[in-house]
Amino acid sequence: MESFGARLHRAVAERGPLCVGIDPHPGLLARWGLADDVEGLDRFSRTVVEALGDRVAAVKPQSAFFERFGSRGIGVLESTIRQLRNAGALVVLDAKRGDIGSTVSAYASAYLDPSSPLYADAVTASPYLGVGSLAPMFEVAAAHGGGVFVLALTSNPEGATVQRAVGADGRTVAQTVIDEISQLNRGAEPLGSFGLVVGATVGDTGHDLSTVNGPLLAPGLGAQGATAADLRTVFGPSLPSVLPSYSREVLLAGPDPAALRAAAERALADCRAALAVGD
Ligand SMILES: O=c1ccn([C@@H]2O[C@H](COP(=O)(O)O)[C@@H](O)[C@H]2O)c(=O)[nH]1
Repeated sequence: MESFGARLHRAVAERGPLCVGIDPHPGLLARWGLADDVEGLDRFSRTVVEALGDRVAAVKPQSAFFERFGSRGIGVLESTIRQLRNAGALVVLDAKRGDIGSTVSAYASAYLDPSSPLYADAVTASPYLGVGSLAPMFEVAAAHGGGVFVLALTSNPEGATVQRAVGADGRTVAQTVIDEISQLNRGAEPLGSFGLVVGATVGDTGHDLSTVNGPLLAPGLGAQGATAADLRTVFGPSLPSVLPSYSREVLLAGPDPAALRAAAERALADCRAALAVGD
């Protein structure tokens, strides 16, 4: 089975370095002329899939916006994931799960086992019960060609108090996460399957990302204030591994599929320019 890292590397080479989020905020549903209910959620998600599923490298549904409608919302999430995969986009399910290892096993089954209705190509995970507690996710991902993106330096201003806290060994919490994920990806080619989330809003990270050898998912662009040009400051020599991610910035262009495509193309052009190596 081809690894997630290899699949993502190919998708980015073919479609460009861009991930678009599906975040059906109540305000966006209203702006699109849709009701804040399961039917509106379904129409919103189908429109994004139809507009972008066959052209962007990755799509990141935000689980929370589906969960808020209960079991029927989860049903829409299941079909959205299926539709995206059928359209050829890699699906990064943004669920930010984390728990003690025995419970993480269940999350691994839910999101990374191909027999699950919520099976995605990759999932986001929270390391604050210890990176080691996520081992079941890493194992199931490795067994089935999946990926895991672990929070390291998140895009929200509140994250720094936890992530930049310094431990007894002198490393920050974030650097510990970076180092443990680097170990998992050691020797992987062309790219490891275990990524980090590093917000495009964080400025110069002051952290060493050079050893990661895995994808660096960068949310925070657009609505949270970061621009593609900021990626250079944040990632420096690690730019080739960056997967920029936009949600509201692109979604605000809807519901016209052509306008969504144009917004994604603008975002991609900005990211290509920012990520161009040697400029
Ligand atoms: O550090 C993080 C981790 C995840 N996110 C998620 O990404 C999107 C951002 O949406 P925008 O509309 O582009 O602001 C959202 O789903 C967040 O939960 C993040 O922003 N920062």
